[in-house]
Amino acid sequence: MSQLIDPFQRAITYLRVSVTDRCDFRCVYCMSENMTFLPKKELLTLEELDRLCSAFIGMGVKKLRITGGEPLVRKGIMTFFEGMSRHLDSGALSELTLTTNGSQLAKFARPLADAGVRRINISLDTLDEAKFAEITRWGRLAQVLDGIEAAQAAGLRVKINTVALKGFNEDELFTLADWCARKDMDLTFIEVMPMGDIGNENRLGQYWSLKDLRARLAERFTVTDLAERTGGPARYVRLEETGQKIGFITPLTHNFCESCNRVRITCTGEIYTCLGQEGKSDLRAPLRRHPEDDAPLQDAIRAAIGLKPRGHDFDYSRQELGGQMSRHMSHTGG
Ligand SMILES: Nc1nc2c(ncn2[C@@H]2O[C@H](COP(=O)(O)OP(=O)(O)OP(=O)(O)O)[C@@H](O)[C@H]2O)c(=O)[nH]1
Ligand SMILES: C[S@@+](CC[C@H](N)C(=O)[O-])C[C@H]1O[C@@H](n2cnc3c(N)ncnc32)[C@H](O)[C@@H]1O
Ligand code: SF4
Ligand code: SF4
Repeated sequence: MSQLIDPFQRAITYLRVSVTDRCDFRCVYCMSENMTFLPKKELLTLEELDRLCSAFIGMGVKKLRITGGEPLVRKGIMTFFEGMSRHLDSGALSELTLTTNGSQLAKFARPLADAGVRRINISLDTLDEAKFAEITRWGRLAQVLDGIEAAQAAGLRVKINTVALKGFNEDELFTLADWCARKDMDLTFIEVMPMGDIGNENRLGQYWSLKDLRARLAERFTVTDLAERTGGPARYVRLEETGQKIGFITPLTHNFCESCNRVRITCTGEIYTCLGQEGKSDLRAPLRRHPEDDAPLQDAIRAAIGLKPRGHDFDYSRQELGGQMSRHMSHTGG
């Protein structure tokens, strides 16, 4: 089966799958407090998710990241992970991983490791209990810290993802960096993106440019750019004094679209070929209409990739939001 190549000659080898739009947290930059979630019948079943992911793997996808909403609150999700491990065993897939808020890891870290997951990304924006409760609205810091411990005890490599938020975690920059270094965890900062209506919150107010964050780091450390790439959007620096590596995901101040290798699937089986554009195609219909034949599904996947745009149009530069997306980050999984 030939590779998936988009109109800009980028090979699509990375699939991100949102397995649920639900979550046990309500992070202020991601969701409003009273979100309406999809009825269950709209969701792809675990069998359908398996068939869809397997089709992509058959078309050259090597890296599969499960996300959400919170992927670990989807009922029966371990069955799906266990099913995907056959593609690791066969060598068709090189990485099976997930992005999680960590709340359920005390229970799931070990089974995930048993299914072949080697590394996970855990989102954490603060180490202060009260601030954690404020930013996640419904989360408890202790539960996530237990989850992180369980993940490391199960042998999983952990990367912490921290959304850089003005006036919120600016003062924790060094605390977070030290904590990750001590625990031998990677750390990546993300710029807040204009995704979805989040109620009364103001994203322009939340936006903290990673250029500023980097300058702040440079006040205390010698910061060296690294050429290294992991196939993701992050760019890395090393703090010379400690040797620690820190990642930056900067969709607003730096555009990494030219090397984009990924597409996203929602929990209802829509494919979004760019995080920062509205374009989507339906894969659920060909999936359901032809339960025994993958050819129509493969045709639909190819047609969708043929429409992948060059990049996003996010823009905060005019003191107003440009390129604002109507859908929430939890819809496509970030
Ligand atoms: N604009 C944009 N942002 C992205 C893209 N991929 C990831 N991000 C942002 O980076 C965040 C963290 O991504 P992760 O889920 O950790 O995945 P990753 O950065 O691909 O992970 P690695 O495998 O560790 O490189 C996402 O939630 C998004 O906010 C992308 O293609 N475009
Ligand atoms: C949507 S969540 C889904 C997975 C899981 N619930 C979690 O929090 O890791 C994936 C990532 O998106 C990030 N995110 C959510 N909304 C964002 C926004 N508006 N801008 C930038 N990152 C955002 C979160 O911090 C998290 O790291
Ligand atoms: S960022 Fe993740 S944990 Fe927070 S509300 Fe969104 S989906 Fe849930
Ligand atoms: S914004 Fe779109 S094109 Fe750019 S890296 Fe993200 S998904 Fe790829």
